[in-house]
Amino acid sequence: MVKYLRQDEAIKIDELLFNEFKFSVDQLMELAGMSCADSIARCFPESQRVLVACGPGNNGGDGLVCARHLKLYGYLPTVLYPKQPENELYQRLSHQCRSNDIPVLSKIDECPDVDKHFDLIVDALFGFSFKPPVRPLFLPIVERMRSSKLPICSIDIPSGWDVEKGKPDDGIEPELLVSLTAPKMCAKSFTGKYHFLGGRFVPPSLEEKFDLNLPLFPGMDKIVPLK
Ligand SMILES: NC(=O)C1=CN([C@@H]2O[C@H](COP(=O)(O)OP(=O)(O)OC[C@H]3O[C@@H](n4cnc5c(N)ncnc54)[C@H](O)[C@@H]3O)[C@@H](O)[C@H]2O)[C@@H](O)CC1
Ligand SMILES: [K+]
Repeated sequence: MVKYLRQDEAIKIDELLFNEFKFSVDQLMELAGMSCADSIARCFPESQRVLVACGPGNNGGDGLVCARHLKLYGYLPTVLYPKQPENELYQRLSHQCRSNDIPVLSKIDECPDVDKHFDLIVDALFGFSFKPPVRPLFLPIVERMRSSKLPICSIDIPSGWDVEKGKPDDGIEPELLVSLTAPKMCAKSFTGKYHFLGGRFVPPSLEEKFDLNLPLFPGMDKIVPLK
């Protein structure tokens, strides 16, 4: 069975990918974000209008990449990016969204009735570095996701969930979870309909070192169903 990672293991693997295997963040983020767009296209072919909620770290970066690919696949994404860091990579990614005619909003108030204006929410707020509780700036967005009747696609970690302990009592309930590199322990309490593994970039020696036991990706696919 595929291994479910602890938070410290996910962080360690991340460090090795960058420091030992010499990947750049852009490279892995592109593959991660693209595999999220592919999972969405597979599970929600009829949905058109997608709200992509992006957080301040690399999980948010995956969301920006995902939005760009969704647009190229014919979807109508809108990005909600409340905390846009100075970091050059995030600046470039959000610029690429804008120059691909994807609206980038900075306040939840700018998209008043989410359920009326969208068909799907992509949750790219927090990934494996999240430490609860959710800080005040992001609380209204998590709350909006929780109260929405729209399906949610969570990237790597359902935002607000403890990376290891999983869903809190008032946690969001995504319909699709796209785990990247390998699922984290919280994915054991995922009860949604679709669970995919994306981010087909793990070198075999790293897989072996951590006993990841990853499933085989079919053909050239960038994603593989875990459920
Ligand atoms: N090595 C990998 O496996 C890869 C990981 N990627 C993505 O990178 C993610 C991890 O990214 P990062 O380490 O940058 O971290 P995250 O994106 O998980 O979050 C860190 C950011 O969220 C903030 N934050 C943490 N706890 C918070 C709280 N309680 N309330 C509000 N804000 C909070 C931090 O200040 C920081 O800005 C993964 O989950 C995955 O989505 C991919 O981009 C590429 C490859
Ligand atoms: K997330």
